[in-house]
Amino acid sequence: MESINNGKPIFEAMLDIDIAWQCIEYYAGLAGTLSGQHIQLSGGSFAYTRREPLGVCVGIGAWNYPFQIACWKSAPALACGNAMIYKPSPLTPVTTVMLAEIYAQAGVPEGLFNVVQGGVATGEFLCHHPDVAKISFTGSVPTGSKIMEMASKGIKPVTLELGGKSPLIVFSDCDLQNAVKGALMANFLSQGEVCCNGTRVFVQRHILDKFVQEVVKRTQAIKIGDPLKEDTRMGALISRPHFNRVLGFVKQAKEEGATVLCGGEPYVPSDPKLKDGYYMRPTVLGNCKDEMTCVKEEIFGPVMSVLPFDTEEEVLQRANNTSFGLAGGVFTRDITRAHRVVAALQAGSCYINNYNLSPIEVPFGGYKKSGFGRENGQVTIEYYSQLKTVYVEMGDVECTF
Ligand SMILES: NC(=O)c1ccc[n+]([C@@H]2O[C@H](COP(=O)([O-])OP(=O)(O)OC[C@H]3O[C@@H](n4cnc5c(N)ncnc54)[C@H](O)[C@@H]3O)[C@@H](O)[C@H]2O)c1
Ligand SMILES: CCCCC=O
Repeated sequence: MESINNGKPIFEAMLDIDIAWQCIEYYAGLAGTLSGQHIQLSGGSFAYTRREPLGVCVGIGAWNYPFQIACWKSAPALACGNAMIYKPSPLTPVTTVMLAEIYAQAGVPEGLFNVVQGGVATGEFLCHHPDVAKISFTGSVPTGSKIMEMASKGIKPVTLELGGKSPLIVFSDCDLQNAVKGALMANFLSQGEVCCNGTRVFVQRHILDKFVQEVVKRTQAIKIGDPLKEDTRMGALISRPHFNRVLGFVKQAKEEGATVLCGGEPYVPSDPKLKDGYYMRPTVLGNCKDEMTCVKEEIFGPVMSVLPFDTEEEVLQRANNTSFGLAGGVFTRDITRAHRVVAALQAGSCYINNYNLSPIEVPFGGYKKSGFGRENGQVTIEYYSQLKTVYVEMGDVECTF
């Protein structure tokens, strides 16, 4: 159903669902561990802290991981004792309703997790509603900015998981095959519609030709087509306007001087029932420059830009020269360099010698315009609860008056 909902290959949708149930199990386990602190004070008095729910939380999701995003928000929210009203993207309305049914079947009390369908007006209504205590949003930077503005009216905390244009840095001392596989994983999952994708692939000049040759060969071998077939590895983009937008980025890249090394055009499957689908050949762009639109803007499609570099200092400056800061990665065999580079990257989620893994135990979220707050991991408890401190007097009141 998630594959039909979104257009991604069923192989990937199954992995999304695995991550989703792992998320629910993880936070169900953490629910029993929520605890406060005991602070001993002078004269026998003491204080303690309690972690309490916020109330009704609103979740607003994007269309690229509909079921998974709903779980990443609802599982920690419910584990902390909140209720959640969830609004999926109108482009992918189906599977979050199934999540509500699953919660109900598992014994979640009626009304604790609610799905409300709609678009901008519904989202704005929820954000402005006085009974809403918190908003957790996943989507684009412009919408994230509006969410923050609306939340500010009611002094409501927000979690913002926004877009990105992340760098993947490949040094010439890397394991080349792993770096090539990493670059594919960083660009072509879910038709490239992944927020943390490493779409700016910086390759040290010495290995550029070999790297590009391997990446292009493997990209051309990606099986595109019917999302419901087990061996499909790239399905359909989300909508006609988005499909046209992604192709428009490729056209503009060519006009600005980039070279299409492979892909860059629609793919028409041989099956007549799929012929009007939004299928696109995965694309690798060469001859890219930092100032090109394809290198600066989030494309949110299967388009990788390859950029040569010479030195570590230079690549770090270029990698960080963006208003986004969601993710970043480095491939190198030099352990000292690996840690030095990720420490210098201005990004919330960094990878050394891999890319685009998101285990539920590990916090995920951005720096800069990619947002703030975190999803996954223990830290997310802090974003769905509030801390009460209680002072306990064990002696007499010392009165100044
Ligand atoms: N950082 C992350 O975890 C993450 C994950 C997935 C997607 N994304 C980002 O999401 C974007 C793509 O998703 P999209 O096109 O659905 O984003 P979007 O911002 O257009 O919409 C996201 C959600 O917000 C709702 N919405 C739109 N305007 C609203 C408003 N004024 N008030 C309240 N709600 C409103 C939409 O209906 C939808 O449910 C990309 O930029 C991508 O990088 C980020
Ligand atoms: C829920 C998965 C988020 C990854 C970015 O798109």
